[in-house]
Amino acid sequence: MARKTENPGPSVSAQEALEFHAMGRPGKLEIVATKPMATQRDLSLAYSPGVAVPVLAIAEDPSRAFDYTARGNMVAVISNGTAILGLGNLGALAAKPVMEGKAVLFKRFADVDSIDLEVDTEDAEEFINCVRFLGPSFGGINLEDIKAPECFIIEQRLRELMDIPVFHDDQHGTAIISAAGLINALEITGRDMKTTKMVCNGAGAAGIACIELMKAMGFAPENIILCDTKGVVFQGRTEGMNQWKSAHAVKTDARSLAEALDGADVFLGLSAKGALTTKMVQSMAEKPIIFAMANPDPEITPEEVAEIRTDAIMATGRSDYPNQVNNVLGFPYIFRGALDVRATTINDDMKIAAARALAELARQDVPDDVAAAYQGMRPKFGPNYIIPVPFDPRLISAIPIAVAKAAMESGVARKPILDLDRYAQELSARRDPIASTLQRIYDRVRRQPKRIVFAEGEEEQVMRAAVSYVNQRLGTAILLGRDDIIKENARNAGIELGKQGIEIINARLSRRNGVYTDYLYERMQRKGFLFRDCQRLINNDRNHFAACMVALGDADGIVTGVTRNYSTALDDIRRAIDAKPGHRVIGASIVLARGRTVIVADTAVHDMPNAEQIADIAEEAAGFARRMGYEPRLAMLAYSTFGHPQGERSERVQEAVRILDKRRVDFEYDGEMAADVALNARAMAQYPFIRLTGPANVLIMPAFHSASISTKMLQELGGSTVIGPLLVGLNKPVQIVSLNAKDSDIVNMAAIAAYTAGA
Ligand SMILES: NC(=O)C1=CN([C@@H]2O[C@H](COP(=O)(O)OP(=O)(O)OC[C@H]3O[C@@H](n4cnc5c(N)ncnc54)[C@H](OP(=O)(O)O)[C@@H]3O)[C@@H](O)[C@H]2O)C=CC1
Ligand SMILES: CC(=O)C(=O)O
Ligand SMILES: [Mg+2]
Repeated sequence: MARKTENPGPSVSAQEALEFHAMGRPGKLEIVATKPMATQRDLSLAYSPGVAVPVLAIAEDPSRAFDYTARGNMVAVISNGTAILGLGNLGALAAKPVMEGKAVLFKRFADVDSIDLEVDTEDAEEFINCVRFLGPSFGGINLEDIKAPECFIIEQRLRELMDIPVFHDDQHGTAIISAAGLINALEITGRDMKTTKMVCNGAGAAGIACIELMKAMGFAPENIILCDTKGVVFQGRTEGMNQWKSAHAVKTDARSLAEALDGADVFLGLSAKGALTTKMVQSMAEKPIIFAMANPDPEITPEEVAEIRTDAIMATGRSDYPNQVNNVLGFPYIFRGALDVRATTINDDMKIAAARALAELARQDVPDDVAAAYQGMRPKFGPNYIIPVPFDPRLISAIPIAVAKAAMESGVARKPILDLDRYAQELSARRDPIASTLQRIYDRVRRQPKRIVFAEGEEEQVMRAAVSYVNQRLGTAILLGRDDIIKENARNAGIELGKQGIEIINARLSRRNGVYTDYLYERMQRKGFLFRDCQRLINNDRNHFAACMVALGDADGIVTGVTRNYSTALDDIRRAIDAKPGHRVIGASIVLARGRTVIVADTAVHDMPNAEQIADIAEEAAGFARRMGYEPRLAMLAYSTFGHPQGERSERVQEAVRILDKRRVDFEYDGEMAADVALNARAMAQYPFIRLTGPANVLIMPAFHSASISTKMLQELGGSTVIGPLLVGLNKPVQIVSLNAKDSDIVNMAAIAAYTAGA
């Protein structure tokens, strides 16, 4: 079997982790209103007096709360911080980053709204009393990082007291995911559950729940040995025991983990960093199955196992190794399914259905549009691929449906789903398309890493971006600038630049200086530039130097823009780099608003395009949309719709549409139309002759000013995420960020430059 050290994923530094949490609005989530709150009428409806009407309706029929409030899609992530990951009891407040993290993962992966609640008590009764009265607020309760044995008491009591799912994820989420991985690992190694010998290290929340589920699925109780800090949990042991451990105590002479593991088939680690030694692994049976799931650091690393055995199936809880057995694969989707049928609980049938669906997904071939989620590979079911990755876009359709069906069949669904095909479609629509687009971009670049010039190498945010680019294994980062200044600035900002993969180039001292000057002079000599002018530009201007590097093949792409206006930077670059033959250079912005992704063009280059140019922009934008994974539906925008009201600017757009007709382009387009007609199916229905099959996903603006103004307004007022403008149509990949770009924006742009370098 293959060694397990291949393809470690991106790792992050402590500094990056702190900056990530501190940047912008501190923390990871905020609350956004779903209804307008603009007018007196809005207020009268949202609050007094209008709000009294749903109040009375709910008082009469409590189920109406699902119709009139956010309850049905809202889960609370609740912790007291007594077992934060494998870090131990660090208290309620310190647990908040993990709980916020879970809340945003609920949203990101399954469109479940979620809020974290940290309850500052270690007393089980106090905790229960705090949570039990919160039922009306939520559709479900996700308990998290509460240590054993209190977690068992808390969960059981709350399940009895509340009529919504109460699910301690460290117990059941972990059990479900490890069961899924184990089903597949047993299959690959040709083992039968009934005879497989397992040792579970960790007799806390996760460990106990895992072996309970394993036994429910068919493992023989006498074949499972449980260990904790005191060693084997054997029958008759008195030290460090509780009733939950006692229930799994076995008759055995083994007293230590090492003795228990001798000849064992499976190691389940739910304990702490470093608890498993290579010597113990050596003593396990052939083709051992090792799930080292302690977070953030596993009981043993895949590298350590690979040193001594090549026949092991290895999994960890981390995203930077293959086979991540982590409850993130489950909780968003399990709650999605449970909420959608308004389940009263999450029962064993639902858990087993989720485990089976997960295991099944890993056995299926990975289709093209899914391959991107797999760090540049198309994994095949086998030792290095026993479980899907969290970014697998199929999870959102596969898991909730299995959970919802099991809930209906086991009689806990308050609102059964009648049309499951339709439900599957609704589930896919919950996927965030831009996130998977960016993921695809990053993953392709990881497969084909590129050398990117960060032209403004002396700037702090640029240095940070370069480090992150290299850390994420996207390729080599070249920082342009004066060596001493870069190093001093890095030192002052606490940035570690000594990594392999980061180069510093000082234009003035570069050996390529002369070649670049000749190249630039050749291009500019009839455009009013003397040789001396070109020499000065190469020596002193980093955009010109960077552009020549890329033009002459010394680097793959450029990112610049934090020290110079967009159009100035673009002019600099264009002196050395032309448009792709037969193409027009345009700016395209990706706008993500309320779960919809729309591409807007031209947001950067043409000030007041004529009809021919608008048609060119449309063609470039359609090609760009396809490269980003969207089948384009273009709306040629104007202030008017199909001739009303008439005006010179609208006529220009009408003419552009006629030009596209003549060119017989191979994408959907129509116009001229106003933005509401383009984006709103009801407004579009007023024009039955329209040639678009649905709301537009590419908006071609009549001029730069409307493109720029509307995207910036969407960003500032509409809360939309806008990526770009991205330069499209240049012969070499160049991306220009805005003056106020953050390091994360710069890395995204560098990745996009690297992506288009491979196109
Ligand atoms: N990958 C995943 O998805 C998940 C991973 N985990 C990980 O599992 C671990 C346990 O979490 P959880 O069950 O919530 O915590 P708990 O505090 O409930 O339980 C911890 C258990 O681990 C035992 N333990 C701790 N250190 C050692 C050691 N060195 N050797 C043997 N046993 C040890 C404790 O023993 P004792 O009883 O003697 O004190 C206790 O039984 C954590 O590292 C956590 O990150 C948890 C949930 C999900
Ligand atoms: C993943 C998780 O929930 C934990 O390690 O606690
Ligand atoms: Mg946890």
